[in-house]
Parts: sequence; structure tokens; C-alpha cells
Amino acid sequence: MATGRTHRPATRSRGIPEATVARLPLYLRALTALSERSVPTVSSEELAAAAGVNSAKLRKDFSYLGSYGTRGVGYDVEYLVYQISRELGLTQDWPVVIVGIGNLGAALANYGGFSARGFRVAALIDADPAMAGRPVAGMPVQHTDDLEKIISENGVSIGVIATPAGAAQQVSERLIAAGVTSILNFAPTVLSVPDGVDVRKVDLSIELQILAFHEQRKAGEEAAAAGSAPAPSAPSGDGGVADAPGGAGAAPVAAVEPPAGRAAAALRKNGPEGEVPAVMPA
Ligand SMILES: NC(=O)c1ccc[n+]([C@@H]2O[C@H](COP(=O)([O-])OP(=O)(O)OC[C@H]3O[C@@H](n4cnc5c(N)ncnc54)[C@H](O)[C@@H]3O)[C@@H](O)[C@H]2O)c1
Repeated sequence: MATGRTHRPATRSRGIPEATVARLPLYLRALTALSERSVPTVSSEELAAAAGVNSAKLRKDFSYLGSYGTRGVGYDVEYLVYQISRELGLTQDWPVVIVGIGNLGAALANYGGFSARGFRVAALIDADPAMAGRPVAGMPVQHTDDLEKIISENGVSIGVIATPAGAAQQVSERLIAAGVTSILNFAPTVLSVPDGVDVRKVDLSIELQILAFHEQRKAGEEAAAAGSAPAPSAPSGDGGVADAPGGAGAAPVAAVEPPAGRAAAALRKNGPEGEVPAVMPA
């Protein structure tokens, strides 16, 4: 697909694995809470527990950052906050646009957590002419006619899509042609994007389906333990998703139809590290 722009390759700095990158925000959230309580150092066990990650994995992840901690003391909280923020690119301001200012888009625009983490909402964009100029979260909604101009004037590289599913592909193509290279997609559809464009997908209904799967399995196990019925067979291992931040483990257990046509092509194109749910397992 011609995009009118050369995209940077989707590689990670210093070869940090994608799964590690996906856990860095979990560590950062836990470290920020410690920093707010003026805790100076933290052990790998404490931090792993606070982040909901296994401590051996945490130590391995931090080794990619060149951070090994001090025996008997642990990790310096402030320095780790800085290191992880730098690795995630959070030491700079990232302007983002939100496209589709309905229920979800307006809620996202009102969410204070973006700016607290260095993401400045540069513009709110909607296709409904009746929305144009209407204030949402203190900003006037702008019409999609001006999308390209808004992206270029604000130097936006991250776009959030909160439109109906049917509009999302076309919106993504316009965003990308205008210069956006990362998309957070809330619409329940698989986006087909060129190489070099990163897509993260948030789908709460898929998360609920995964929980439903676990509820069903637990109910079967309880019934089996009570001797009233055999437990239904379940995939072996730890339940599939808990160890796979970034969502690579989420899709196989979700009760969804296999994707067809363009969606399947996009999945093949993006590969396992491509368009993946952005919701982290707890
Ligand atoms: N990922 C999740 O967990 C999650 C949760 C809730 C909703 N959603 C999805 O988010 C999307 C928005 O949901 P909602 O409840 O806010 O819907 P909504 O109908 O309230 O809002 C959609 C908005 O998109 C605008 N729009 C439509 N086509 C557009 C286009 N081409 N360009 C720009 N704007 C356009 C509409 O004018 C409207 O204001 C839906 O796809 C929904 O399925 C996802």
C-alpha cells in the first residue's frame, strides 16, 4: 500500500524482546507507585509481586536494560523509573489524536492518564459534522476533513481509533498516509497496515471471553472435585494468557470465529508480534 511516507522498521532498540517491552509498562506502573511513596530501593521479588510478574522473568527483563540491581539492596527505584521511561520513549512528549468521539472516544479524551504518562491529546476528530466545534474534555472536536492537516501540523505519530468497526480500516489508511506510524485500535476489527506501522488492539469483550473460559473451567474442576461430574478438558499449562503480555497467548482461547479474507491476510502479514491486544493480563 502506498502511504506517501517512509516508515521506520518495526525493530526494537538493542534487540529487547517484544514480550519484555510489553512488561515494561507493568514494572513502570509498580515503580511509579513506589516512587510516589518515596521508597528508595526495591527487591526483584517485591517488584515482581507488585507488577504481577515472576521474579526470574523480571531479572531477565532488566538485564536487557543493563540493570542488574545491587545484591542485598535491590534496584534503585528512581533510576529504574528513568531507565524504563527512556526505553519506552516516555521521556519525550507524544502528541496523539483520537478519531471517533462517541461514547468511548469522549471517555478516552477525558482520561487523565494519557497526559500523566506523556501522551498529549493533540486533537479530537469525528466524521459527524454536528460534532465539529463541540467541546469534549475542554477541546473542540474537529472534522475528519481536516485529519491530514491536523496530523501534519501537530507532528502526530500515534493515532487512537474509536470509530465503528466499519470505518476503522479507512480511518487507519488516512492516518497512516498522513504520517501516523502507531495505532491503538479500539474498534472490533483487524486492521491491515503496511510494514513499519505498529498496531495495538484493545478489545474488552475478548478479555471477558477469556475470563468466561476460565470460569467455565473452574466450575468444571469444582464439579469434578465434588465427584458429580468429570472436569472438562482444558489446555495444559498456566491457562494460556497469564504469561503472555502483549496478548500473543490471548487469541487461541477466545471463542471467536477464525478470521477470513482481508482479516486473515492482515493477521498473516502482521504475524504473532503484529496486531495484538494491548490489554495486559493481570
Ligand atoms: N475495545 C473495547 O473494549 C471497546 C469498548 C467499547 C467500544 N468499543 C468500540 O469502540 C468504537 C466506538 O464505540 P462507541 O460506543 O464510542 O460508539 P459511538 O457510536 O458512540 O461513537 C462512534 C463515533 O465515531 C464517529 N465516526 C463514525 N465514522 C467515522 C469516521 N469514518 N471517521 C471519524 N469518526 C467516525 C461517529 O460520528 C461517532 O461519534 C466501536 O467500534 C465499539 O465497538 C470498543
